[in-house]
Parts: sequence; structure tokens; C-alpha cells
Amino acid sequence: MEQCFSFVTRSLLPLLYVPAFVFRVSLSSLSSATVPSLDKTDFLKLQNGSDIRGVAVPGVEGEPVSLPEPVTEAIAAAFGQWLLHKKNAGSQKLRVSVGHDSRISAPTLLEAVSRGLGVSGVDVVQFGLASTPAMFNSTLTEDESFLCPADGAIMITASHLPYNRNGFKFFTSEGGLGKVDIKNILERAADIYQNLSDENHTKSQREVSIKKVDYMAVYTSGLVNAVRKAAGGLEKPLEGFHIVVDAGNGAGGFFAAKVLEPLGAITSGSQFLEPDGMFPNHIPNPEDKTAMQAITKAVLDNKADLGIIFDTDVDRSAAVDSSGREFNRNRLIALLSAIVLEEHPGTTIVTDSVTSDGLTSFIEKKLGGKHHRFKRGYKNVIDEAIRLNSTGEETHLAIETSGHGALKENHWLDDGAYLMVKILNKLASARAAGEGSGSKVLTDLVEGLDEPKVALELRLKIDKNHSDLEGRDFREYGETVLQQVSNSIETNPNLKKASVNYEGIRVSGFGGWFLLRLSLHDPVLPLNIEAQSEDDAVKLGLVVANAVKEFNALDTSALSSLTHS
Ligand SMILES: O=P(O)(O)OC[C@H]1O[C@H](O)[C@H](O)[C@@H](O)[C@@H]1O
Repeated sequence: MEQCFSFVTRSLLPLLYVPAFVFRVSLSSLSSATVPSLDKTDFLKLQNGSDIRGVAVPGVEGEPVSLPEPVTEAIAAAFGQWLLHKKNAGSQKLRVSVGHDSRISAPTLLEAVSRGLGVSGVDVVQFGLASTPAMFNSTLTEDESFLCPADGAIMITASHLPYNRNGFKFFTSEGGLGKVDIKNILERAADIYQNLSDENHTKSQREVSIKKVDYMAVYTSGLVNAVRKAAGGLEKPLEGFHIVVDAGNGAGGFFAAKVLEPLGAITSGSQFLEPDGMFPNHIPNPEDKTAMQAITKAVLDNKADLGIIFDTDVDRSAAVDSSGREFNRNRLIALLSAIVLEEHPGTTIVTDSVTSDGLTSFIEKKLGGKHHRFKRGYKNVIDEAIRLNSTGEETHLAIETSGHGALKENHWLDDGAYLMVKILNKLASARAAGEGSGSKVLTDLVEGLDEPKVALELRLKIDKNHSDLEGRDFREYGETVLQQVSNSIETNPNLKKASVNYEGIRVSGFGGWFLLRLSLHDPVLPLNIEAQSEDDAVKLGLVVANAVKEFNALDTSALSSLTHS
């Protein structure tokens, strides 16, 4: 690959940390011999809801590489093409920012993405290690010295999945791309890929400008300024607070040194801040028990006021108070709802479908808000909040039990770091108002949230190749299972179907509830049960077990373990 350098002086672009490179790139530099034969169906298999996910590192048995460099190049070229079309760009030059998390395949994929974008004719701005929300933010930032706003952004990440996976999330200033656009991009990518392998393809080359920018400096100063503003302009509103961060060796390590410390907080005892794509300590995932135990231990060992934990690409988070109580799942939603409802009395809180009944009464009876329990999936929840606002129903918070959350005041940006900023604002303002220091103010805010004694999620797999499917796809089969469960409870006086429900079947009974639904991505029926005792959880489990016993393609072993325990 030919390279020429076009030096950009510091006085012109003071915040660029390396000179701009102008490369000559061409996808066809890949010999067709290195390009495995793949068709549209193979490309479409890489879709995972509104993300693209695949295997990028070889060596794990049964998991062949599905995101090799040529496939990645084709996907990036397809995004560039899609963006040029969407923006009706004509001869106008567009730029796309690219960032990545700490995965070991990131450097290779970054180069492949840059080549692919270059071939589509857009300029590339590399941010290096970044968070998913920062990438979206770069499409909104108005600052030419950081080459912003970007017309589009790509985050290279597979969130909390194992080290061998990777993938892409795409953004424009309108937000994250949805399923329909991702499908369109994969279809375009399959065509581009086809041309790659086509022997008659002319080897055209294009000049692409690749620049590197320290964008995380802009993004983190935005977070710092948000806390300072909420604290009435105080430079160090967190002075004296001891807050430990656990980034799980993902991309979130910046939060300690670039956000908390400038605000005055002590961050000693923070752990796993260094990026390490083998994730040697624990899975970076606030939904993971081991991860939550790790941050809880760090808080207690260090006698800290608060613990903060992020997932790999920092679009999810959770916290732990000074006594070691977790703010995750329903408790995190309760806390954020309390904060948001203080600012916007009566507003609607949009959540995913697996939230508890206790959360509904907390939001509605204690906080005076309205709980709109929608579907699972952060994009679903955010889009629903935007839709409600457009119909005149005011809502300011869309949040999932998974730790994804977005606020209207922050452009509906799905941002785990911003969720924590809201918590920090509360800490700082409570102390300034003389309402005590430490995290007690947060603990007090969730006082009165009813929590079930038993809360579990069983994931019942559908064997896609089982003869019981009789040619149907797993979704159709799953829908039949749900219909059967629904029919079976009609005549049971102990059970009541939720009158408003947007996903699967939600049933109350035996002092608790269950929700059986289709997974967004996998051939799985997740079953959530909450009850006030083991016995009641078993009774709810039995209702499902009896209804699904004829469905031979469904793996009900987890359910059997519960009902025979
Ligand atoms: O439907 P499931 O398999 O439980 O997965 C649902 C989850 O998938 C991903 O992790 C998304 O990021 C979440 O927003 C979503 O809630």
C-alpha cells in the first residue's frame, strides 16, 4: 500500500496528535485466493439485532472466523456507501469516525474498517480506544479542531462477549442504526464482497485520508462539565468522595483519571482499568455475578463511598453503595427514576420487559411517575421513549435492567458513563445542600422499593434442527410455545395475564409473576420468574413446565432442575 504524508501543523489543528496520513487503498488489493466464498445469507448471519457480531479470532473449537479482514472491509465499505446515499452527499466529502474497545482483534479490524471506508470514498478519523457512546457523541460534537461532527461513526466492539468475538455498531447524528439499516448494509456488503472475488473486477484505487484524533478528551470533558454545571459551577464538587471504578479491562478505565479525578474524587482501589482484550479478571458486564462481586469487594476493602462498574464498551453500567448494596437491574432503574422524577415530576419511565412489579409500584406510588414497561432491547426502549414524547407523553428516561440507559437531556444517547454522571450529580448536590455525604443519599432514594425473595432467569433453548420444528424457523416455533402457554393459563383461577404487555406472555400468580418471551437474538425462550419464596417460584415454574411439555425441541432441563429442587 502506497502512503504519502500530508503534515498538518499543530497550530492549524492543535488537537490532532499525529499527522494525517493519506493512503492509497483498494479492496481489490486482496487477492481473490484469500477471499473465502460467501453469499448474502452468510453476511446476513452476522446481524445481531441492531449490531453486527461475529468471530474475529481463530482458535476456539466450533467457532470459525466469520469476520475476517475482507468481510470487515466490505461491511465498512457498505456503511460508507449507505451513508453517502442517506446524506445524498453527491461530490461532498463525508467523514466517518472509528473507535474500538480493548479486544485483541481491534487493531486488525480497525485497519480493515479504515480501508473499507476509504474505498467507499469517505474520510476516516480514527479515535483509538473509545467508548460506544463517545462514538455517537462524535456525530453531534461541533468542533472542527477535532474533525467533528463526524457524518457517521463506527464502534468496533462485541460488548461483553468472549475475547474471540468482535463486531460493529453504527451511528449517525440521528442515533444508532436500527435493524432495517443493518440488514441493508449487510446486503450491500455481500455485493461489494462479490465484486472483490470477481476476477474481472478492475483494481481501482482511491486516495483516503486517515487522521487520528484524541476525541475521548472532548467526550470526557463533556462529562466533567456536566457534573460541574449540576454542582453550580464548583470546580471539584466530588472533593473528598472516595469512588472506585472497575472497568473489567474494557474501554472504561478513562472514567477514573479523566472524569472522577478532575472532579476531586479519590479513586484509589480502582481496578482493571488497563485495557486487556483477554479480560483476565472478570467479564466486563454489570449483569455478571462475578463482576458485581468484584466491584462490591473493592468498595468494601477500600471503605469507598461508591463503586462504579462498566461493560466493555461503556454503554452499560452499575454502581455499589458504601455498604456493598448493588445498584443494578431494578435497583439501578429505581435510583435513576428517583433522580429523574425529582427533576421532572410525573414523567414516564420507559423500561424493558423483565422489570419487576415492585419497580412499577415504586415508580408510580412512591415517586408519582408512570412506568411504561416495554420490550427488551436498548434500542427498542429508546425508540419507544422517543415515540412517546412525539405523541405528547413526556418521558425523560429509557432504561433496561441490563444497565443500558438513555436520557432525553443527553440526546437519548445510550451511555453508561452518563448514567453514572447523574448519580455523581446527586452525590455532589446532596452534600452541597447539607443532606449528608457518602452514598447514603442514593440508598435513601431507593427506600421502599419492594424486592422479591427469588428472582431468576432460565434460558430455554430451541434446537433449530429438531424434527419437531417441522420446517418452521425457531421464531415461529417459539411463538407456538408462547401461544400454548397463554392458552393453558386461561382456565387457571390462580393466574392472571398482564392486561398490557408488549412482549411474550407475562402472568401474575402465587404472589409473584413470570415472563416467557423470545430472545431478541438467539433460539432461546428466556423465562423470568420473581416470587416471594422458593415454593412459589417452583409453582410458577410448574405452570410453564406443564404447558410446554409437548414441545420436544425445547430444552427444559433448567426448568426441570427448578421444579424438582
Ligand atoms: O433477548 P435476550 O437474549 O435476553 O437479549 C436481550 C439483550 O440483548 C443485548 O444484550 C442488548 O444489548 C440488550 O439491550 C438486550 O436487552
